[in-house]
Amino acid sequence: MVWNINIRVFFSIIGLFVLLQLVVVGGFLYASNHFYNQWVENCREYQQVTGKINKAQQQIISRTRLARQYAVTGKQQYLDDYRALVTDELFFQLFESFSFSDSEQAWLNNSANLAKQLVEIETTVFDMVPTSLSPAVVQLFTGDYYQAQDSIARQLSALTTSIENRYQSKNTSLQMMLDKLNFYIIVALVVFITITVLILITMHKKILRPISYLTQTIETMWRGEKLEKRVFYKDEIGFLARQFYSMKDYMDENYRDLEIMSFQDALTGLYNRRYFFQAAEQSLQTAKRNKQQICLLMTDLDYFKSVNDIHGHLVGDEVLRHVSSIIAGTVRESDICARFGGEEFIVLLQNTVASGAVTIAEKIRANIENSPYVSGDLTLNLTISIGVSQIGNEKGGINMTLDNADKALYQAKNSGRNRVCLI
Ligand SMILES: Nc1nc2c(ncn2[C@@H]2O[C@H](COP(=O)(O)OP(=O)(O)OP(=O)(O)O)[C@@H](O)[C@H]2O)c(=O)[nH]1
Repeated sequence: MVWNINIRVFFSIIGLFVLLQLVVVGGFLYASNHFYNQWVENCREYQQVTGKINKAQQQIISRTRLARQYAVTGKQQYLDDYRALVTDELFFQLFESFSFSDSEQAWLNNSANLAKQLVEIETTVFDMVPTSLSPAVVQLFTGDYYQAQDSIARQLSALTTSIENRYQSKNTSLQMMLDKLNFYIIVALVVFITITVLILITMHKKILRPISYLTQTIETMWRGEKLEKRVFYKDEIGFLARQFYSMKDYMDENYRDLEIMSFQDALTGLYNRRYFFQAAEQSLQTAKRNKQQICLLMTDLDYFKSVNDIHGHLVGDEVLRHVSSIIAGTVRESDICARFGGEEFIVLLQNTVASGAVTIAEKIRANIENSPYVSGDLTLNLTISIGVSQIGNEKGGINMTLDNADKALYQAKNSGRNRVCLI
């Protein structure tokens, strides 16, 4: 499936996605931390309250023991120690610091009342000590006293168990919440990682790969090599690529125009002198390799000056175009025709021996003689002189041959014009 992305929309989605990740994971972590703190707080509270209940119970046990010892021995020290234990205050602290359920509150109230009953019995006994230190006094500690003591122990134990159960169930539900949250965090992470991987794959496919392809394209262009293929996308990268390819085409076209202009004669459309030398050198190398002959024709219109003088330069230019098309139309396409300067044209004949070159030169001469320039009422009969030379094996190469062709042309001019001479 081919689909194109809008890069701005794509990055906005990524931004929103990252925000979503932060909110979701942050929210989960916050909730998890909150539940964990609650769990710790519950444990602390549980320790505190059960600690207080245990302490109250211990105090009651210690106090009753001291009360009995005082009743039996009458020693003041036991009474002093007894009074140092303030059980009521402990119960009072429990009421204040903690919120109990109704049943727990009832157990606590009962325990407090029973503790008061114990104190009343103990006070009665103490009033009789030390005068009536007898088994009868000690007898007062039986019955209601021990029942009250047992009942306190039972009530406080029930209270402790109830609190323990309550906290246990609270923490169990907290633990379940934490487990659930951990599960959600893992699921969210898996989803986010999957989406992130998909985003990375998309980024690679839709953004990085096209950019890297464009970079390679630019490198290929810099190396001057041909572009094998062009890739188009409909998104911003595609737009960039299209602009780039348009720019490249425009530059190529301009370059081609410049190239043509650099080796073409503007008036006649033939090659110019600069290109001629370049092409002649190459032809010479090829001919040497293939053991072929090359000939040069140096041509010059006869009495062309008078054409300009009588009919003007514009007609002169038209005549030059007329002559150039006759020359180019007479020789083979593989031959190189160039305007050498002014009304001088030069032709390089590939794979041609001197006799063949003379024949072609003769053909050009005859064609020009037989094709007058006609424009409206104006008819101009034209003739041309041609010097022919063959590129030999001597060291001079093209320049020497040109020289020879020039000399041959000079001969043709001097011997009456409208003729072909060979050197
Ligand atoms: N119209 C036109 N004339 C040109 C151009 N280049 C050179 N000429 C003219 O070509 C003429 C060359 O004349 P010459 O070669 O001196 O003499 P000619 O009249 O051709 O006589 P011969 O060559 O001796 O037969 C000059 O009048 C130049 O001004 C051109 O591009 N356009």
